This record gives sequence, C-alpha cells and structure tokens, in this order.
Amino acid sequence: MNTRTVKFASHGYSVIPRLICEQELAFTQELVTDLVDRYRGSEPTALSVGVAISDVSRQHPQRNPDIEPDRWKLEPFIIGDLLALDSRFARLLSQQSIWTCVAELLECAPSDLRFHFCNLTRKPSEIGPAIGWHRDAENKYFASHDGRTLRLLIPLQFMSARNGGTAVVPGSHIQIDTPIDAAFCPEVVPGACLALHSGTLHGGSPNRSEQERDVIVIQFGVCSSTLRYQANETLSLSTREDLLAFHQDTLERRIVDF
Ligand SMILES: O=C(O)CCC(=O)C(=O)O
Ligand SMILES: [Fe+2]
Repeated sequence: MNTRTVKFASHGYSVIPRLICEQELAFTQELVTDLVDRYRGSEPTALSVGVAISDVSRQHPQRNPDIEPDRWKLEPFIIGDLLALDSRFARLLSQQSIWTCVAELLECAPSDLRFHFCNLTRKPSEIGPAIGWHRDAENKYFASHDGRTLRLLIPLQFMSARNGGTAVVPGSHIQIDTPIDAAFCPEVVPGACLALHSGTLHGGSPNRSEQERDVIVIQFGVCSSTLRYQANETLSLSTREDLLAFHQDTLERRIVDF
C-alpha cells in the first residue's frame, strides 16, 4: 500500500494534486459554463435535474443568511446527472488518472470499480450557501451497505475556506464522536481534487467572497457491494470501459451529425 492510501485510510480524506491535466480542466470548465447558461436560460432538462440557490435558501434559511430566495430562482446550486445533459462529460469521467487514483484509495482493482453518479455543486460568489455537516455514507441517494464508496470533489477554481471550500473532520470516519471543532478546510487547486471517505464528516461555510466555487462531484463504489439506495442516473454502475465506449459512440455520432 502506498503512503497516500495509508493516509486516506487513517485521515478519511486526501488532497490529490494534478488529478487531471490542464487541457481536461479547461474542457470541463467550458462544459460547466455551457451547462450553467442552460440552467439560467430555463432549459427544462437542466432545471429538471437541478436545485436552485432559491430552493436551498428557502428550505434552509440558516445556511444562506441575508440572501433573498426569490432573486436566485435561475441560479443553480446543484445540477445532477451531468451525462444526461451533456454526453461530453464522459470524457472527464473516463480519465485513466481518475480511475487509477480511486482504485488505489478504495484498495481494489480498477476493473472492480463502478461509477455511481456525478453532479455539479456550486457556491456562487457572494450568494453560495453553507452545506450542513454530514457523512455521505448516510445519504439516501446512492449508498452501499458496506460504506465502500468514495467521492471525488474536483474544484474548477481555487477552493479554500475563503470561498466556501469543503471542510472535513479528519479521522471522523473511525472516531465517530470526533468533535466538529477539529474540522479543517484544505486548499485545493483546480485540476487537483479532494477525495472523501464515505464515513468522513464534512460540510462548509457560505461563500461570501468574490470568487466562484464550482465543484464536480463524482461518486464511485466497488462491484461487490450491495446497494442500500440506487439513483437512476445515466450510466450508473458503469465501468471505465463502459464510459469510454459511451464517449467513443458520442464522438462518432457527432461526426456523423456534422
Ligand atoms: O460542495 C461541497 O462543498 C460538498 C459537497 C458534498 O458534500 C457532497 O457532494 O457530498
Ligand atoms: Fe457530502
């Protein structure tokens, strides 16, 4: 086992430098800009898989103090099922570096890994809401019985405490009663990522800075796990090969359409 895997197992999180290359990052940023524009332009498919800043602010006013929900009905907080909205996200999701890294952290062969889902979670500058303290293992969207899932958070801008970065409580996946006072907000540069163990307590403050904070969240699991909850998202439970084939197919269809 390498040092990163040992540290991840004991701390419950890891900052992985240079997960994706500059070119991949730039491509993903373009896709996200497009997607956010589609949401702001009220495209029904984008709205149907999203949660607006207005929704979260109305539902949890304490998470977004002083923000008037009605002003932000077309500002996305979360956009889910990215592959359904733009098949080009398969290019990011099938990156070899991502699968190698996740297999290492979940201590399995890359062929045993499964993609669960991905989304875009945003804390827009000045109006981004806080995210309450939680453990992903307890979510009712996509979770396994054995807790062997992992989330990668890939920020598209520099992420830190200043712009509502994701704060983690180190060791809280092992020591269940670790106090939240022990939380720490790692700095993550674009192209790097924050990997989270499913049992690690995490959350984050509102973003009142002038910097955007867009994060691509990807959840992975292993093929041997049975699932407690399973969402119906495009290509859920795919292998890397399935995603590559989907991506290839999309490229060929685009060429034919052209
Ligand atoms: O966006 C964040 O800071 C956290 C997102 C998160 O907790 C999750 O997707 O599980
Ligand atoms: Fe989470």
